[in-house]
Amino acid sequence: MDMKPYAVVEWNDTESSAKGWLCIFNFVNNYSGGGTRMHPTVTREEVIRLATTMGYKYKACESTTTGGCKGGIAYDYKAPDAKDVLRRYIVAMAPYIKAGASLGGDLGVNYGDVLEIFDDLGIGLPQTNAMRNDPVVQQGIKNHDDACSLTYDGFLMYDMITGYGLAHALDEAWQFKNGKKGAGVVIQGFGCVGASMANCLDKMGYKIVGISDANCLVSCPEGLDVKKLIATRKPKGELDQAAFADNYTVSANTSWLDVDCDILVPAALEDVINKDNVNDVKASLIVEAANIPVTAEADEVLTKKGVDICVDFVSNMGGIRIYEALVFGIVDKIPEDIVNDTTSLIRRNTRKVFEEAKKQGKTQRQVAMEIFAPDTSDTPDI
Ligand SMILES: NC(=O)c1ccc[n+]([C@@H]2O[C@H](COP(=O)([O-])OP(=O)(O)OC[C@H]3O[C@@H](n4cnc5c(N)ncnc54)[C@H](O)[C@@H]3O)[C@@H](O)[C@H]2O)c1
Repeated sequence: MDMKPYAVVEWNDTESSAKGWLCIFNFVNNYSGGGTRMHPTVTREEVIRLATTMGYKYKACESTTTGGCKGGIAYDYKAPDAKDVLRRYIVAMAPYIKAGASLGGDLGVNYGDVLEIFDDLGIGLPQTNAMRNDPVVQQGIKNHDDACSLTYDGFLMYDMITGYGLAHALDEAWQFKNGKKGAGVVIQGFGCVGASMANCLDKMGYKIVGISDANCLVSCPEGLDVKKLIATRKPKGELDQAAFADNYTVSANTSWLDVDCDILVPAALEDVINKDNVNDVKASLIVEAANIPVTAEADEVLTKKGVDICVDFVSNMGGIRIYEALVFGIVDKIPEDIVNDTTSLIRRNTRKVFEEAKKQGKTQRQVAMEIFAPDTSDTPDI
């Protein structure tokens, strides 16, 4: 039987048109974790799909302490009252958060804002009674709090770890495919994930030939100056078009699949590769930085085309791994150790999935869903 989400909670804001949901896919050891997203297009269905992905993601992250959940708010994350809406959403969901649903940041929601609101409400970092009585976890929570202000390569660690993990997944898969050196990469999205991933890939010697954000697509076959684009980046992950070089081409962000590339990285929204545009995919490898960026219909077409996929929950789990590793005492708060812990786990899992897929004649997604099938839910901590 297909596993169903354990609980779905709906909320209507009394002071704006915002609507929101919390889906707890599963509790493991009475605990569940996942980000909170804010975007006008968020739906109940999307939050359930994202929470389900989180259930798989915690398994891929080798967690024995946490299941998957997701928060979603249908509202414009750029609206002046976006943070007030977030606060009211968190107040509404506080009973579930206090009972072990640990929410973080996601598209349109900054993790720092979530933690600030938790602190204001006296929640602190959400935890179960067992966690409160465990000295290792209490030390881990202190380490986590300290790690929130740690930086690595000029990024806050919580902002870079997912992107760096993804860059390592990409590199492991590309090596498995015997791909050429200096392969061309197009990235959709230049927020926490897209920008840090671009930085890591640039350092590894990949050529970033196209980047899109909410406003435009910028491309250059010779490669974009990633460092400059990061240094000039505006809030909310927006490119500064004034910083573009003369040989860059600027076009509509919807034309991101037109750019010739070896590897494609959707790092913004869900369902962006779908039946309407899947035949425009030129790359031989897709790395799912965003959650659920490829629809089921597009997946079938990509399988027929022989396009390989680094599956979202295997590759983009850096953000939850760092939380798990710190809070549950798997690593100390040393930036090098944290990055090595996450990137080496993601490399191991990526290789395992690619090898098994080849051996069994299945897609990477089929194999990953078998290897990392989530546990049946237990209960909240009451
Ligand atoms: N932040 C994390 O640790 C993390 C972890 C796992 C998965 N993800 C997923 O990665 C994706 C990006 O997350 P983030 O934290 O970087 O978000 P973010 O809010 O920091 O950045 C989002 C980026 O997407 C761009 N964007 C928005 N609409 C777009 C469009 N139509 N076309 C092209 N670009 C567009 C924005 O301009 C911005 O550059 C989300 O799907 C999120 O669920 C994030």
